Amino acid sequence: MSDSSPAIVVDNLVKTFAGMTAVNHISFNVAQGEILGFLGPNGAGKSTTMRILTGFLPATSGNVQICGHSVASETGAIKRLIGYMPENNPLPEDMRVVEYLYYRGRLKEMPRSKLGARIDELLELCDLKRVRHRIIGKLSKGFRQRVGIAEAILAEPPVIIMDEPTIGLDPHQILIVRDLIARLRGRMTVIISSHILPEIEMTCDRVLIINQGRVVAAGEPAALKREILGRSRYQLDLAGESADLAAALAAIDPSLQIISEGSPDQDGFRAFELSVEHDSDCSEVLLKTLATDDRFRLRGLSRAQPTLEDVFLAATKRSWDIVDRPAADPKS
Ligand SMILES: Nc1ncnc2c1ncn2[C@@H]1O[C@H](COP(=O)(O)OP(=O)(O)OP(=O)(O)O)[C@@H](O)[C@H]1O
Repeated sequence: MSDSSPAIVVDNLVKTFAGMTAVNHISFNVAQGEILGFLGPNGAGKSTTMRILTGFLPATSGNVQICGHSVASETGAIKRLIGYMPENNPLPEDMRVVEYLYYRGRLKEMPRSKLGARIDELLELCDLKRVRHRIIGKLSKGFRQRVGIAEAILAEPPVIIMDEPTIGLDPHQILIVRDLIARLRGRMTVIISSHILPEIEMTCDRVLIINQGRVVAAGEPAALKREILGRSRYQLDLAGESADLAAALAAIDPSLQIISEGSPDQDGFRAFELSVEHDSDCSEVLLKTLATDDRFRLRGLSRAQPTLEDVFLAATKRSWDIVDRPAADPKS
């Protein structure tokens, strides 16, 4: 594998379960050292895709290559290339933390001479020193998640796949896991699935959003916000007619548009959401124009900072709209 070739290549992946398509022609690459966030609503096909990537589940069709090796035909090599932390992170309840890591290290054929030092390093990195001799079944969820992460990175594989590594953790524990993942940046290629979108936004270089087994959006969070949500958004608290507002906005900037409006309160004020197709700040001109126009009464104006959650909701909604849209009328 050359230095610049992707660590992970997923090509036209399909998985069907008894006639139900869980993964529907998914293709994407992950660069070496990149941290990719894998997002999607419940049942979107994230875990199924991750299980195929790690070789746990055979694909119905399509190819996956990890560091130039085929997942389907080179299972021995793949095992050494991937550290996998599955959903729910099943761990042996009756083993002690160090015992378990030692046992997994031996299964991964790590040399005994190096294993002790590597485990010490991981206990430090994953903040597990205090519980090193504790029985895993007696550990809190946060410690168990970190044992799962320590196990996944134990043999320093080039690729790490983590299915919901922060599920069920409190904010403090999430912070520890986030730091841990950030420390892998550039050293390992990481795919993380999560429902905690601020987490993904803070941790990942790029995100891939899937819905109903298909990729519905992919890119860097900032670029996705621009692509899916437009450049900038504004919120107005204003009394006035929508048609008058639309006309006033068009006079300020042809790309300024109303994208949603709420119901009027008892004083006639409504929340309007606006979008504009560029980055320059329109707040001042909006304020001046709307506040001095007799057709409106303005009570509030703010420039909104879209979040990854907004992107996620818009991208998944967009894909549902496409699926739900009736077939085109051949006459139209
Ligand atoms: N072994 C299986 N047999 C039959 N159907 C399955 C199997 N595994 C997954 N599915 C179905 O495939 C679809 C995708 O499931 P998957 O677990 O990959 O979604 P997910 O995006 O990981 O969801 P979640 O966020 O809830 O974990 C779901 O409809 C699920 O019921």
